[in-house]
Amino acid sequence: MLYHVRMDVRVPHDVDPARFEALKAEEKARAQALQREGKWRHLWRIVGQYANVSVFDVADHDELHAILASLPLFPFMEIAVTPLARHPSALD
Ligand SMILES: O=C(O)C[C@H]1C=CC(=O)O1
Repeated sequence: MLYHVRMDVRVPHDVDPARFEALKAEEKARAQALQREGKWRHLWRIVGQYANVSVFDVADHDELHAILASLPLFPFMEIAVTPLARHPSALD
């Protein structure tokens, strides 16, 4: 199943900058591993915001939830998920 996911990162004002940089590095490694596995199909920055729109290709809601909850920045993100269905006019 395909899912459109928007992630908005909310950086706490009191977070230790070194800890946050370490979490960002862990997040990048995890995001790239999921892309290599074919589960995180698209990852786009929203211009001017610390946010992204992504497309995930996973088995079901439960797998998507497990992936999102495993992200190192999960505690600092607001996440909106939209399940996608095939459009009848789509060419591919
Ligand atoms: O930067 C972000 O949008 C948050 C998160 C998603 C992938 C990643 O590497 O960081």
